[in-house]
Amino acid sequence: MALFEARGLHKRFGDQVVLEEINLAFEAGSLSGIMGPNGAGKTTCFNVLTGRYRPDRGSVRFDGDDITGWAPHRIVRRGISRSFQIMNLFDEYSALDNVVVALPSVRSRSFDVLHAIDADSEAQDRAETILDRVGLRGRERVNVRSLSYGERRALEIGVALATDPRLLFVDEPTAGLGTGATARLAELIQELKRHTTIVMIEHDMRFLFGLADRISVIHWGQVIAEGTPDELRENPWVRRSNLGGLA
Ligand SMILES: Nc1ncnc2c1ncn2[C@@H]1O[C@H](COP(=O)(O)OP(=O)(O)OP(=O)(O)O)[C@@H](O)[C@H]1O
Repeated sequence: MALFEARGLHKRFGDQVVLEEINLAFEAGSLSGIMGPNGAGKTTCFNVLTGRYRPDRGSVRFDGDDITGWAPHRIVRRGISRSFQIMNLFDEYSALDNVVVALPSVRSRSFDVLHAIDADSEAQDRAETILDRVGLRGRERVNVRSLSYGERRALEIGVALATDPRLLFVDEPTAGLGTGATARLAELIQELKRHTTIVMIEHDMRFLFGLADRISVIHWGQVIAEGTPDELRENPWVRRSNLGGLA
């Protein structure tokens, strides 16, 4: 049985049907890709899968639990984390502080978190381990605004890892990155994949096809194709899309 399963998801905004009968399954230990044209409904799908929007119909199951309609923080506590397409970092704080404040042990405190950070060596050690994992060793004390764009992307993933998720959703990690930073990010995700189940929306086909075990194509709010990268290379829709240059 899949670690995560969505069945018959529908979502509409006013008159606009954005998701229509979405079925998806993600296996433990795999990296699943989601691709599709702009406006196809991919981010909305992530929003429904991670609790930001409640589906109008359908169900979402994770590791044996029906999590449909659960609030985002409850879903995070259950073991699902998400890194956003739009960066979500505190620019005026260091890379380390951004991870420390995302740690569950720190977030659960009711007193002034930032004053407590310096004194909490356990939280700092944990955050340093995470920063090491996302390739930011040596950059712990650097303010976020002084990090390169690629480093900020890596830090975003580090923040998402602070809750020690079993399943990590990543929305367009290569957006805005140049060739070198994209290659470094591919190495990072390849490494993360060894310990964490990952679902990734991505427009960069070369990047996605190089990393994913399975890919789902979403178009007009529906899953129109699904398979391994090799299977999808043969798919007529994929061949007609900008993936043509990949083959
Ligand atoms: N909160 C919202 N209220 C109203 N309409 C929305 C909302 N969120 C998304 N939409 C609409 O749903 C459609 C799908 O958007 P979505 O962002 O899910 O697409 P996408 O496939 O992620 O696109 P992109 O690749 O450009 O990020 C769009 O027409 C968008 O305008």
